[in-house]
Amino acid sequence: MNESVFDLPVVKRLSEHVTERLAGELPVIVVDHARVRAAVALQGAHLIAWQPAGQEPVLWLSEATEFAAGTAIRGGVPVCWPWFGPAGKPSHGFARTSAFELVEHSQDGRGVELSMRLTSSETTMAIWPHEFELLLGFKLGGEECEVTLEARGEFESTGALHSYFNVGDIDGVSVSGIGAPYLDKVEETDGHQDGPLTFPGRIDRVYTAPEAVSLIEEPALRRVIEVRHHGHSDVVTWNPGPELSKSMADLTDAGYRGFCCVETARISKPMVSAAGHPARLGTTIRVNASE
Ligand SMILES: O=P(O)(O)OC[C@H]1O[C@H](O)[C@H](O)[C@@H](O)[C@@H]1O
Repeated sequence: MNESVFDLPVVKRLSEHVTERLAGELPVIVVDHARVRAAVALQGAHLIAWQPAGQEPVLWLSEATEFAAGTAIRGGVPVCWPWFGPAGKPSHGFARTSAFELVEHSQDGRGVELSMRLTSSETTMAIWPHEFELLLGFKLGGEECEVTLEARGEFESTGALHSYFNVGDIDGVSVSGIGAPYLDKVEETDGHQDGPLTFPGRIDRVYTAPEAVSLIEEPALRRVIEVRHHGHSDVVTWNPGPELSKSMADLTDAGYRGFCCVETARISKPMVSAAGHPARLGTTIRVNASE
Protein backbone atom coordinates (compact mmCIF):
# COMPACT_ATOMS: atom_id res chain seq x y z
CA MET A 1 0.00 0.00 0.00
CA ASN A 2 1.57 3.30 -1.08
CA GLU A 3 -0.93 5.53 0.66
CA SER A 4 -0.89 6.15 4.43
CA VAL A 5 -3.83 4.45 6.11
CA PHE A 6 -4.79 7.86 7.55
CA ASP A 7 -5.32 9.27 4.04
CA LEU A 8 -7.71 6.51 2.93
CA PRO A 9 -11.33 7.55 2.34
CA VAL A 10 -13.77 7.00 5.21
CA VAL A 11 -16.20 4.15 4.59
CA LYS A 12 -18.10 4.53 7.87
CA ARG A 13 -17.81 7.03 10.73
CA LEU A 14 -18.19 5.26 14.09
CA SER A 15 -17.53 8.26 16.37
CA GLU A 16 -15.73 11.61 16.38
CA HIS A 17 -12.33 9.90 16.46
CA VAL A 18 -13.03 6.44 15.05
CA THR A 19 -13.70 5.57 11.40
CA GLU A 20 -13.73 2.47 9.25
CA ARG A 21 -11.69 2.55 6.01
CA LEU A 22 -10.63 0.03 3.39
CA ALA A 23 -6.94 -0.77 2.84
CA GLY A 24 -6.74 -2.99 -0.24
CA GLU A 25 -9.27 -5.74 0.53
CA LEU A 26 -9.18 -5.25 4.30
CA PRO A 27 -11.41 -3.13 6.55
CA VAL A 28 -9.33 -1.09 8.99
CA ILE A 29 -10.50 0.79 12.10
CA VAL A 30 -8.68 4.13 12.15
CA VAL A 31 -8.20 6.30 15.24
CA ASP A 32 -7.54 10.00 14.71
CA HIS A 33 -7.39 11.80 18.07
CA ALA A 34 -5.56 14.93 19.26
CA ARG A 35 -3.21 12.74 21.37
CA VAL A 36 -2.73 9.76 19.08
CA ARG A 37 -3.21 8.19 15.66
CA ALA A 38 -3.63 4.43 15.32
CA ALA A 39 -5.13 1.77 13.06
CA VAL A 40 -6.26 -1.82 13.56
CA ALA A 41 -7.17 -4.17 10.68
CA LEU A 42 -10.19 -6.35 11.42
CA GLN A 43 -8.33 -9.24 9.79
CA GLY A 44 -6.30 -10.66 12.65
CA ALA A 45 -7.27 -7.80 15.05
CA HIS A 46 -3.95 -6.57 13.73
CA LEU A 47 -2.66 -3.25 15.07
CA ILE A 48 -0.84 -1.69 12.09
CA ALA A 49 -0.12 1.80 13.44
CA TRP A 50 0.35 3.54 16.78
CA GLN A 51 1.73 7.05 16.75
CA PRO A 52 1.49 9.40 19.74
CA ALA A 53 1.21 13.08 18.67
CA GLY A 54 4.66 14.55 18.00
CA GLN A 55 6.38 11.14 17.65
CA GLU A 56 7.64 9.14 14.69
CA PRO A 57 5.52 5.99 14.13
CA VAL A 58 6.32 3.47 16.88
CA LEU A 59 5.28 0.40 14.92
CA TRP A 60 6.82 -0.57 11.60
CA LEU A 61 4.70 -1.64 8.63
CA SER A 62 6.29 -3.11 5.49
CA GLU A 63 5.97 -0.98 2.35
CA ALA A 64 5.68 -4.25 0.42
CA THR A 65 2.91 -5.90 2.45
CA GLU A 66 -0.33 -6.80 0.70
CA PHE A 67 -3.67 -6.01 2.24
CA ALA A 68 -5.34 -9.16 0.92
CA ALA A 69 -7.93 -11.40 2.56
CA GLY A 70 -6.23 -14.49 4.00
CA THR A 71 -2.68 -13.10 3.69
CA ALA A 72 -0.85 -12.13 6.89
CA ILE A 73 0.13 -8.45 7.11
CA ARG A 74 3.91 -7.84 7.53
CA GLY A 75 4.44 -5.38 10.38
CA GLY A 76 2.46 -3.88 13.27
CA VAL A 77 1.43 -6.38 15.95
CA PRO A 78 0.36 -9.71 14.43
CA VAL A 79 -1.56 -11.91 16.86
CA CYS A 80 -0.02 -15.39 16.75
CA TRP A 81 -2.60 -17.81 18.20
CA PRO A 82 -3.55 -20.60 19.06
CA TRP A 83 0.00 -21.68 18.37
CA PHE A 84 3.33 -20.01 17.75
CA GLY A 85 5.50 -20.73 14.70
CA PRO A 86 5.39 -24.03 12.83
CA ALA A 87 3.67 -25.97 15.67
CA GLY A 88 0.66 -26.29 13.30
CA LYS A 89 -0.61 -25.03 9.97
CA PRO A 90 -0.89 -22.17 9.13
CA SER A 91 2.35 -20.99 10.72
CA HIS A 92 1.68 -18.79 13.82
CA GLY A 93 -1.94 -20.02 13.99
CA PHE A 94 -5.08 -18.96 12.18
CA ALA A 95 -5.94 -15.85 14.24
CA ARG A 96 -3.79 -13.45 12.20
CA THR A 97 -5.60 -14.28 8.96
CA SER A 98 -9.14 -14.56 10.42
CA ALA A 99 -11.80 -11.83 10.23
CA PHE A 100 -12.57 -10.40 13.69
CA GLU A 101 -15.59 -8.26 14.52
CA LEU A 102 -15.41 -4.92 16.31
CA VAL A 103 -17.44 -5.33 19.50
CA GLU A 104 -16.79 -2.05 21.35
CA HIS A 105 -15.22 1.34 20.92
CA SER A 106 -14.98 4.26 23.32
CA GLN A 107 -13.00 7.48 23.60
CA ASP A 108 -11.96 10.08 26.15
CA GLY A 109 -9.42 12.90 26.41
CA ARG A 110 -6.51 10.41 26.54
CA GLY A 111 -7.33 8.30 23.52
CA VAL A 112 -9.51 5.47 22.20
CA GLU A 113 -10.26 1.92 23.33
CA LEU A 114 -11.31 -0.85 20.95
CA SER A 115 -12.31 -4.45 21.47
CA MET A 116 -12.42 -7.14 18.76
CA ARG A 117 -13.64 -10.74 18.85
CA LEU A 118 -13.17 -14.01 17.01
CA THR A 119 -15.18 -17.11 17.87
CA SER A 120 -14.78 -20.74 16.84
CA SER A 121 -16.51 -21.79 13.65
CA GLU A 122 -16.67 -24.88 11.43
CA THR A 123 -13.56 -23.61 9.67
CA THR A 124 -11.53 -23.19 12.88
CA MET A 125 -12.85 -26.48 14.37
CA ALA A 126 -11.56 -28.30 11.28
CA ILE A 127 -7.98 -27.18 12.02
CA TRP A 128 -8.13 -26.83 15.83
CA PRO A 129 -10.90 -28.82 17.53
CA HIS A 130 -11.78 -26.42 20.39
CA GLU A 131 -14.64 -24.02 20.99
CA PHE A 132 -13.25 -20.62 21.89
CA GLU A 133 -13.84 -16.91 22.13
CA LEU A 134 -10.76 -14.77 21.50
CA LEU A 135 -10.90 -11.10 22.54
CA LEU A 136 -8.30 -8.52 21.58
CA GLY A 137 -8.45 -5.26 23.55
CA PHE A 138 -6.60 -2.10 22.50
CA LYS A 139 -6.01 0.96 24.70
CA LEU A 140 -4.61 3.47 22.24
CA GLY A 141 -3.45 6.51 24.17
CA GLY A 142 -0.99 9.32 23.61
CA GLU A 143 1.28 7.99 26.40
CA GLU A 144 0.81 4.24 26.15
CA CYS A 145 -0.49 1.56 23.86
CA GLU A 146 -1.85 -1.57 25.49
CA VAL A 147 -2.77 -4.74 23.60
CA THR A 148 -4.44 -7.57 25.54
CA LEU A 149 -5.30 -11.04 24.29
CA GLU A 150 -7.94 -12.99 26.24
CA ALA A 151 -8.65 -16.61 25.28
CA ARG A 152 -11.92 -18.04 26.68
CA GLY A 153 -12.80 -21.72 26.62
CA GLU A 154 -11.18 -24.94 27.85
CA PHE A 155 -7.88 -25.70 26.14
CA GLU A 156 -4.16 -25.01 26.09
CA SER A 157 -2.65 -22.64 23.55
CA THR A 158 0.62 -20.92 22.72
CA GLY A 159 1.04 -17.58 21.00
CA ALA A 160 2.61 -14.17 20.78
CA LEU A 161 1.93 -10.49 20.33
CA HIS A 162 4.53 -10.27 17.59
CA SER A 163 5.34 -6.52 17.66
CA TYR A 164 7.45 -4.96 14.89
CA PHE A 165 9.09 -1.77 16.23
CA ASN A 166 10.08 1.03 13.91
CA VAL A 167 13.80 1.85 14.19
CA GLY A 168 15.87 4.43 12.29
CA ASP A 169 18.58 1.81 11.56
CA ILE A 170 18.88 -1.74 12.91
CA ASP A 171 22.66 -1.35 13.12
CA GLY A 172 22.56 0.85 16.22
CA VAL A 173 19.72 -0.93 18.02
CA SER A 174 20.18 -2.83 21.29
CA VAL A 175 17.62 -4.66 23.42
CA SER A 176 17.84 -5.30 27.17
CA GLY A 177 15.46 -6.85 29.72
CA ILE A 178 15.21 -10.18 27.93
CA GLY A 179 17.03 -12.37 30.49
CA ALA A 180 19.98 -14.66 29.78
CA PRO A 181 18.91 -18.12 28.51
CA TYR A 182 17.63 -18.42 24.98
CA LEU A 183 16.91 -20.89 22.26
CA ASP A 184 18.64 -19.87 19.04
CA LYS A 185 16.34 -20.79 16.14
CA VAL A 186 18.97 -19.95 13.50
CA GLU A 187 21.82 -22.02 14.99
CA GLU A 188 19.43 -24.55 16.61
CA THR A 189 21.38 -24.32 19.88
CA ASP A 190 20.85 -23.00 23.39
CA GLY A 191 22.50 -19.68 24.15
CA HIS A 192 23.25 -17.37 27.06
CA GLN A 193 22.84 -13.62 26.61
CA ASP A 194 25.62 -11.49 28.03
CA GLY A 195 24.69 -7.78 27.96
CA PRO A 196 22.20 -6.21 25.56
CA LEU A 197 21.23 -7.95 22.32
CA THR A 198 22.37 -6.32 19.06
CA PHE A 199 21.52 -7.28 15.47
CA PRO A 200 24.67 -7.93 13.45
CA GLY A 201 22.72 -10.22 11.07
CA ARG A 202 19.75 -12.58 11.18
CA ILE A 203 18.51 -13.04 14.74
CA ASP A 204 15.68 -15.41 15.73
CA ARG A 205 15.65 -16.28 19.43
CA VAL A 206 13.21 -17.36 22.13
CA TYR A 207 14.31 -15.95 25.51
CA THR A 208 12.83 -18.23 28.16
CA ALA A 209 13.53 -16.26 31.37
CA PRO A 210 12.79 -12.68 30.35
CA GLU A 211 12.21 -9.70 32.62
CA ALA A 212 8.84 -7.95 32.88
CA VAL A 213 10.10 -4.95 30.87
CA SER A 214 12.28 -4.99 27.74
CA LEU A 215 13.94 -1.80 26.48
CA ILE A 216 14.80 -1.11 22.84
CA GLU A 217 17.53 1.54 22.65
CA GLU A 218 17.28 3.33 19.34
CA PRO A 219 20.03 5.92 18.79
CA ALA A 220 18.99 6.94 15.24
CA LEU A 221 15.60 8.23 16.42
CA ARG A 222 17.07 9.09 19.85
CA ARG A 223 14.45 7.18 21.78
CA VAL A 224 13.93 4.16 24.00
CA ILE A 225 10.90 1.99 23.38
CA GLU A 226 9.67 0.34 26.56
CA VAL A 227 7.81 -2.97 26.14
CA ARG A 228 6.06 -4.22 29.27
CA HIS A 229 5.04 -7.87 29.11
CA HIS A 230 2.04 -9.31 30.97
CA GLY A 231 1.26 -13.01 31.41
CA HIS A 232 4.26 -14.03 29.31
CA SER A 233 6.73 -16.91 29.69
CA ASP A 234 9.03 -15.93 26.79
CA VAL A 235 10.19 -12.98 24.72
CA VAL A 236 11.04 -13.62 21.06
CA THR A 237 13.46 -11.34 19.21
CA TRP A 238 13.56 -11.43 15.43
CA ASN A 239 15.17 -9.64 12.54
CA PRO A 240 15.61 -11.48 9.21
CA GLY A 241 18.89 -9.76 8.23
CA PRO A 242 19.86 -8.96 4.60
CA GLU A 243 19.77 -12.42 2.94
CA LEU A 244 16.38 -13.57 4.21
CA SER A 245 14.97 -10.08 3.66
CA LYS A 246 15.76 -10.39 -0.08
CA SER A 247 13.93 -13.69 -0.32
CA MET A 248 10.73 -12.47 1.37
CA ALA A 249 8.09 -11.16 -1.04
CA ASP A 250 6.44 -8.88 1.53
CA LEU A 251 9.70 -7.12 2.52
CA THR A 252 11.81 -4.79 0.38
CA ASP A 253 15.48 -5.82 0.13
CA ALA A 254 16.51 -3.24 2.72
CA GLY A 255 13.30 -3.75 4.73
CA TYR A 256 15.09 -5.51 7.59
CA ARG A 257 16.95 -2.28 8.47
CA GLY A 258 13.78 -0.53 9.60
CA PHE A 259 12.50 -2.78 12.38
CA CYS A 260 13.18 -5.18 15.18
CA CYS A 261 10.63 -7.58 16.64
CA VAL A 262 10.37 -7.93 20.41
CA GLU A 263 7.47 -10.29 21.00
CA THR A 264 5.55 -10.97 24.21
CA ALA A 265 5.02 -14.72 24.04
CA ARG A 266 3.82 -17.94 25.64
CA ILE A 267 5.79 -20.75 24.03
CA SER A 268 7.78 -22.71 26.65
CA LYS A 269 4.78 -22.62 29.04
CA PRO A 270 1.48 -22.86 27.15
CA MET A 271 -1.47 -20.76 28.31
CA VAL A 272 -4.26 -22.66 30.05
CA SER A 273 -7.85 -21.50 29.54
CA ALA A 274 -10.44 -23.06 31.88
CA ALA A 275 -14.16 -22.42 32.49
CA GLY A 276 -14.41 -18.97 34.10
CA HIS A 277 -10.61 -18.53 33.90
CA PRO A 278 -9.58 -17.13 30.54
CA ALA A 279 -5.89 -17.01 29.63
CA ARG A 280 -4.43 -13.52 29.16
CA LEU A 281 -1.34 -12.18 27.45
CA GLY A 282 -0.56 -8.48 27.15
CA THR A 283 1.91 -5.88 25.93
CA THR A 284 2.16 -2.24 26.98
CA ILE A 285 4.32 0.06 24.85
CA ARG A 286 5.70 3.50 25.77
CA VAL A 287 8.30 5.71 24.16
CA ASN A 288 10.86 7.76 26.08
CA ALA A 289 13.49 10.15 24.74
CA SER A 290 17.10 8.84 25.13
CA GLU A 291 19.21 10.60 27.73
O1 LIG B 1 7.09 -14.97 8.34
P1 LIG B 1 6.22 -15.11 9.55
O2 LIG B 1 5.38 -16.36 9.53
O3 LIG B 1 5.38 -13.87 9.78
O4 LIG B 1 7.18 -15.24 10.79
C1 LIG B 1 8.13 -14.27 11.07
C2 LIG B 1 9.01 -14.72 12.24
O5 LIG B 1 8.20 -14.81 13.40
C3 LIG B 1 8.89 -15.13 14.62
O6 LIG B 1 9.70 -14.08 15.03
C4 LIG B 1 9.66 -16.42 14.49
O7 LIG B 1 10.48 -16.65 15.62
C5 LIG B 1 10.50 -16.45 13.23
O8 LIG B 1 11.05 -17.74 13.06
C6 LIG B 1 9.68 -16.07 12.02
O9 LIG B 1 10.49 -16.05 10.88
